[in-house]
Amino acid sequence: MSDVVKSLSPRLSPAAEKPTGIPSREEAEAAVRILIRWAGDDPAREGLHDTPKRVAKAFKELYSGYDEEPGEILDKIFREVEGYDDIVLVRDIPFYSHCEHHMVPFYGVAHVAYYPTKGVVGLSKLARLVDAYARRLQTQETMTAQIATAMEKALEPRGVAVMIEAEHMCMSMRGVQKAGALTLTTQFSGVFKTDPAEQVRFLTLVRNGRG
Ligand SMILES: Nc1nc2c(ncn2[C@@H]2O[C@H](COP(=O)(O)OP(=O)(O)OP(=O)(O)O)[C@@H](O)[C@H]2O)c(=O)[nH]1
Ligand SMILES: [Zn+2]
Repeated sequence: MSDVVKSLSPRLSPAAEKPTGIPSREEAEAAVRILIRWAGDDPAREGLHDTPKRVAKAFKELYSGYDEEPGEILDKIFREVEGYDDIVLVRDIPFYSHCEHHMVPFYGVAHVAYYPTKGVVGLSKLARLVDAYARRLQTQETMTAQIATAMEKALEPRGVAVMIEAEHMCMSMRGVQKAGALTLTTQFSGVFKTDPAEQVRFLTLVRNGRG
C-alpha cells in the first residue's frame, strides 16, 4: 500500500462525525492518479492530465456535508407561527449521495415531516439538512436515521417522519445489475411511531398527487 493510500484509509470518521486528518490537496490528487492507473489508464496522458485536480475539487462539493453542522442548519426557529400545530411535510426533496460500501452514487428523493410544538423551521432548512447528510459517505438507512434524529433534537416535535426512496448505482451499473430497483427506508418517532394512523396519514400525503 502506498503512503498516500495508507494516509487516507484509517482516518475516515463515521458519517455522523467530522472527518479528521484531512490529507493535502496534493495527496488527494496523487490518490486519484493511483486509481486511474488501477482502472487501467495512464494518468499522464493529455486527456487525464487535469483530472486529479478536477476530482479533488469535485469531492469537496460532493462531500460538502462533512463541513456542515446539521444542528446549526435547524437553529433558527420561527416561534411566532402561533396556532399551527398540524403536520409540516416537505416531500420529493431530490438528493445525490454516495454509498459507503462502493463510493458509487445513490440518488432519489427524501420526504420529511414533523408536528411542531415550539415553532417551525424554515422549509429550505429541511432540504439543507437532507443535503448535509446526503453529501457524506453512508448507507441509506444511516442517512434516514440521522435526518430524523437531527429534527428530533432541534425541533422537539410531537413526531418526525422521514422516508427516502433511492436507486443505488452499485446495484444498477455493477454487481447484481438490477437497474430501476428502488430502496425505500423510513424512520418514525413520536406520534408517527406510536400511532399507525399517523403513519398512514404521512404515507398518504407523500403519495398524494402522484400518478
Ligand atoms: N443496507 C444497505 N446496503 C447497501 C447500501 N448501499 C449499498 N449497499 C450494499 O452493500 C453491500 C456490500 O456487499 P459486499 O458483499 O460487502 O460487497 P460486494 O461484493 O461489492 O457486493 P455486491 O454489490 O453484491 O457485488 C451490497 O449488498 C450493496 O447492495 C445501503 O445504503 N444500505
Ligand atoms: Zn454501494
